[in-house]
Amino acid sequence: MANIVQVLHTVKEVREWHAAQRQANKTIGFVATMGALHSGHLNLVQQASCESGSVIVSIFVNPAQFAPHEDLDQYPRTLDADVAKLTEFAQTAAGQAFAVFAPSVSEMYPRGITTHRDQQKGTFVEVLGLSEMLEGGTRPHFFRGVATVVSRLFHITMPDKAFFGQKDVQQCCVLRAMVRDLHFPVELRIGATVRDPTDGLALSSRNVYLTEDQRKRAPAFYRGLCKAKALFESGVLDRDELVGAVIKEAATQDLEIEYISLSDPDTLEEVDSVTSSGAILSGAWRMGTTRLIDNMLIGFEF
Ligand SMILES: Nc1ncnc2c1ncn2[C@@H]1O[C@H](COP(=O)(O)OP(=O)(O)OP(=O)(O)O)[C@@H](O)[C@H]1O
Ligand SMILES: CC(C)(CO)[C@@H](O)C(=O)[O-]
Ligand code: BAL
Repeated sequence: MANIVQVLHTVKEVREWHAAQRQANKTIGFVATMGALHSGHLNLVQQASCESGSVIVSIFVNPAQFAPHEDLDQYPRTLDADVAKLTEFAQTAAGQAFAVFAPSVSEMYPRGITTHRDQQKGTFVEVLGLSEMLEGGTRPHFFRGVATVVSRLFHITMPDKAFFGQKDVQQCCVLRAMVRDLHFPVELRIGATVRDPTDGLALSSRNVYLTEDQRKRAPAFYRGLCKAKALFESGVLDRDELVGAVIKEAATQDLEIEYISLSDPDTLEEVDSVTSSGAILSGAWRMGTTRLIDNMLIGFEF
């Protein structure tokens, strides 16, 4: 019999689905997304389905993590195609139940939400100390929005395990701290970054914004990360040399670098050289109005 994906829109429907899974003694794996699903998302769904009896995927473009000048309105919204992709995937999974949680903005934010922080009302979650640097430097609103929506989604879906992608490496660090600080009974699992097999560009829903020329030039950042990793593997630990390798490769395609960082995997503070705990080499660059991010783990794995 074909495996269907139940599409749920309300908290009440998720609670009923959750109770039915528990009744059937299923563990629950959760994948949070903003939709426009690609193989990076499906890889997390695959991991969730290998490790859980039932899988719930949220599809919600979260206004709280966008600033007023960002792309909330343009962000791709493709719910029907997303459900079709998950339904196709569900046919390959044996025995698991799959659900999509696609709430309205008012279901997630009953007191309303605006991207203007000074006008927001309601309950927010902030992970201080890990949210201000790197991505938080350019997007000061961002991790407050992410931590708030993910904590709401955890309360709604009550999963045993939640799966996030290494592509958004700082998000993984922030959410790991949030789970620890707020004692969420959820195990976080991090999936490796899925890349275009031809040129290594990290898959991202925002890649659809790129022109043909920008798409051709974009993989230079990843090539730089690979060169830096090769230098590390040949014994180089120095920040300037590792960061320099990325800058040099990115320059070949005139990428407009916003930041490149070598940071401590726990504190995300900048380091001068890779230590025995390893380091995260990460950065962001702009191509026209599109902003992309990528990273490489140096000397450690999640
Ligand atoms: N290429 C990828 N490899 C692994 N995980 C990914 C990849 N892209 C996204 N994810 C993960 O999927 C989850 C949902 O991400 P999201 O819906 O924001 O997609 P996205 O492609 O990162 O979109 P955006 O372009 O907005 O950054 C996050 O945990 C994210 O880290
Ligand atoms: C975790 C998340 C779904 C929260 O909106 C988002 O930040 C993302 O897609 O990475
Ligand atoms: N994947 C992170 C979501 C965002 O950039 O808004």
